[in-house]
Amino acid sequence: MAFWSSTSVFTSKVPRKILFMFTLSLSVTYLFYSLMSCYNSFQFQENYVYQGRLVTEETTFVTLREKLYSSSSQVYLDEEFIDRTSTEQTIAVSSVRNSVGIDTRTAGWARAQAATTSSMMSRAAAAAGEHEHPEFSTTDSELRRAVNCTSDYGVKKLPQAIIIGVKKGGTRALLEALRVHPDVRAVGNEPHFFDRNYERGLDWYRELMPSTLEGQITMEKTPSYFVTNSAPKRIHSMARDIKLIIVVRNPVTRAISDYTQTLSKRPEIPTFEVLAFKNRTLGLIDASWSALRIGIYALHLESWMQYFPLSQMHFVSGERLIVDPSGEMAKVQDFLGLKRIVTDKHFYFNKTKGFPCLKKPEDSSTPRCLGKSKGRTHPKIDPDVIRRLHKFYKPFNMMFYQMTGQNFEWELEEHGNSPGSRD
Ligand SMILES: Nc1ncnc2c1ncn2[C@@H]1O[C@H](COP(=O)(O)OS(=O)(=O)O)[C@@H](OP(=O)(O)O)[C@H]1O
Repeated sequence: MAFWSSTSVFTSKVPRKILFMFTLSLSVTYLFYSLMSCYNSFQFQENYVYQGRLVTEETTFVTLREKLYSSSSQVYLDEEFIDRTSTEQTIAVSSVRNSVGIDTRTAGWARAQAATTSSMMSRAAAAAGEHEHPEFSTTDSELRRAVNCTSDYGVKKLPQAIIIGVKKGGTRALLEALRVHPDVRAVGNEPHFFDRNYERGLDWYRELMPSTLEGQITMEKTPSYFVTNSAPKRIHSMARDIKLIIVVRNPVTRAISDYTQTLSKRPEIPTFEVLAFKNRTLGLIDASWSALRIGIYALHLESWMQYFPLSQMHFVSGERLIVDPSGEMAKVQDFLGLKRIVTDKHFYFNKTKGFPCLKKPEDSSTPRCLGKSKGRTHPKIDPDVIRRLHKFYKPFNMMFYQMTGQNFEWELEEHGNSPGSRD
């Protein structure tokens, strides 16, 4: 009562004009704050609307990732496999840094990307000797901050697809081409989990994987799995629905490639011709020599078929991967359920290297060829030995074509007219 009576006293004593002015100023202030908060929510929405669609935070990341990847570069992890001078590496590191800092609206995604590429970055930067360019310093420090505070973006998952073989088939070239795809994240080195490190357990294996965002596939490659007896069962018990990729190459050329690699490390080993035979006069081939045994693909495939249907396996022709990389990549992307993003635009043929290499983004002319351990010059092998090996493999190859339903035409190579034939 007292309150009401004092209010009425107040209104009766204050002139009506002052009361009107007071009310008006209150209304204007209210209107001003309403407009301000509307503006903020417009700004907020801008982050979440992309191409006229209102999307969730996660899908925005995916879409922007696609957008950003179409114009940015990725750094290769493994110096052993990649031909790159330290200057080239510096440029590559810088271009990744640039791409990360290009747009504040993509900063969220960039931080996530930075987290998954942080180890990559530090290794590549270390390899490059951390040559700092003053003009990149702002971007560098922004990236470092981003890397430091976002290492928990994404989750580490067990692989959903593995390149299981074959050694010297072209597995590195395939993996590096796949890594261009924005929806593929792969571990750079070969984990050798299912053959050498199985006792370390699945948690150890998962920890090796890069973090992935929703919609990205985790991958690894270890070519020795294909010839490891215990690998099919072990992989099956980890993930029965896993996708398996096998890059196969003419077993004769593959054997020579394998031998060339060993020879480069141990020049004192006997000649290929000596190692290939138990008894050369009798024409008795030594199929227990690993360089030859690996090429009996039908034999190894049999043990995989006991655990996995063919629909979960994809065979890549190592020969076609050299002469038509985008054609083989289209099939691999289809198999993995990925959009065909890696196409002929991503490759060019490097005459010096004699192989297709990955193109650099438009803002750089640095090529991305595989390293010196890929595409070595093979020693000249006695043509008679080559002929005998072709004969040895022929029935196994036929069996392999039947099992896979694909003809890899390695018999044409005997006459030197097969695609990708190099011996
Ligand atoms: N783009 C490109 N660049 C370089 N090399 C290429 C490429 N595509 C396929 N190849 C062939 O890949 C062969 C090596 O195979 P892998 O990567 O599977 O080898 S390894 O098992 O990982 O050591 C390697 O074998 P060699 O030529 O005997 O060295 C190449 O012939």
